[in-house]
Amino acid sequence: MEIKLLIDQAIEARKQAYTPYSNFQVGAAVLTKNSHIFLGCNIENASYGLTNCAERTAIFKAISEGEKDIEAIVIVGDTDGPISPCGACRQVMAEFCDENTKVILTNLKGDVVETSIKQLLPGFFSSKDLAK
Ligand SMILES: O=c1ccn([C@H]2C[C@H](O)[C@@H](CO)O2)c(=O)[nH]1
Ligand SMILES: [Zn+2]
Repeated sequence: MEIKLLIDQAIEARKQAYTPYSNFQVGAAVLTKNSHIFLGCNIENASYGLTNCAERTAIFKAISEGEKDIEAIVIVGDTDGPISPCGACRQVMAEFCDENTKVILTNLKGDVVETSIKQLLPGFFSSKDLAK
């Protein structure tokens, strides 16, 4: 699977964003190890805090279809540099991304960085911390 194609899909998914409050549209595409793609957009709410970010939408779609192994995730917004996911999304990514998961941050200008959950959220809380 070409990352370029995954980016194109995230850009397409961004068009579905529901953003009457911020007018800031974000798209995301998750590629699972089974080669399935799940798309997401941000979905806002009049009660602002209930907003769901694009990357969480895409991840939750994948998980709810039984696809927990994520090969790559692309996030795209109309930002100056590659988009930077919020803290809540970083923690959700930490739950389902491993050190090999490609996290690709990009924008409409074509700036692309490939990073990892470890870089985005060092020392994240995980299920390991729950074990006695
Ligand atoms: O990585 C990001 C950053 C922001 N947003 C959304 C949340 C909100 O709807 C809007 C402005 O913060 O952008 C995302 O979906 N993903
Ligand atoms: Zn977020």
